[in-house]
Amino acid sequence: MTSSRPDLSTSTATDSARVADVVTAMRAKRPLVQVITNFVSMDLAANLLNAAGASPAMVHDPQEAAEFAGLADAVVANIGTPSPRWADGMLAAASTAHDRGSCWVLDPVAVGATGYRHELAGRLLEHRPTVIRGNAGEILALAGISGASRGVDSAAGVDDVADRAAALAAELGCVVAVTGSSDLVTDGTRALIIDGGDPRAPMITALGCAATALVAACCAACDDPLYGAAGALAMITAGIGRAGARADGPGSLRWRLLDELSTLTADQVAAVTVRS
Ligand SMILES: Nc1ncnc2c1ncn2[C@@H]1O[C@H](COP(=O)(O)OP(=O)(O)O)[C@@H](O)[C@H]1O
Ligand SMILES: Cc1ncsc1CCOP(=O)(O)O
Ligand SMILES: [Mg+2]
Repeated sequence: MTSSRPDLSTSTATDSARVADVVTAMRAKRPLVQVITNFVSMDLAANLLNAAGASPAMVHDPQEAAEFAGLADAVVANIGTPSPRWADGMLAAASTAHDRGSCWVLDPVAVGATGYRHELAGRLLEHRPTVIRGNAGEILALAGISGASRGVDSAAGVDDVADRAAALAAELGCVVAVTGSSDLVTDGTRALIIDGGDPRAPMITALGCAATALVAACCAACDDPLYGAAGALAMITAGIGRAGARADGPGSLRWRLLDELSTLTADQVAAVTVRS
């Protein structure tokens, strides 16, 4: 695998404006997102998509997953609580999304933890995701570097993974979105970094999974998945920054985030620092 670190030195108003435009487009489209996700994250992912302006549907069984993917504007495959039947549903939906040219997003939760997750992620990657969204430990695990996670949590930072994320994106022909105290989105040649948010964000269980679902929604409304993914992550950064100003802890941060997302303006998203 080659290592190609993108140049992240400049900051432009154009990037912020493009990211804000993604949010406007997503709300205008109100994309139908098929979210095949883990049991922990279903409630937050559905509520976060609704608050942000998308339409979630949790449809996972292999009896109907491919058929539904034929209707959906985007698909999420999240391996957080995998089992053979759910895996079959994810594979079928990802295959359909790929074949019809719609966006699908992989969340490789704790991919380095067990052989089963590793093998399932490998089978899903054969269906060529549009975006992979994970924390730094998960992206390192996909790049073949073990030991950077503790269960579903990352033991590495986004700075530790920039080179590997770009190389992985180039190798797989997709966008890689790495979240953490800053978020990095890269397609191997271009990169955007989003700064801000609230340091208590990791205390909201399944916020990363919900972010993945919003990435799918925004990519469904945007021709360029680099900006689609950045739009979703900037939306969460703006929402959680505003929520955090009044939250007392992770409980109120969570519900305040949903409230903020439902009223967030494009200008508030454009105010998020986006570096390229
Ligand atoms: N230390 C932090 N400061 C601010 N925001 C954070 C921090 N850590 C994570 N986030 C935000 O929380 C969301 C979930 O990211 P992350 O915790 O990395 O995912 P995961 O839950 O999959 O491990 C992202 O929007 C990310 O920007
Ligand atoms: C705690 C937990 N266990 C299995 S999946 C899951 C949720 C992980 O969510 P996130 O990756 O967004 O922290
Ligand atoms: Mg996660």
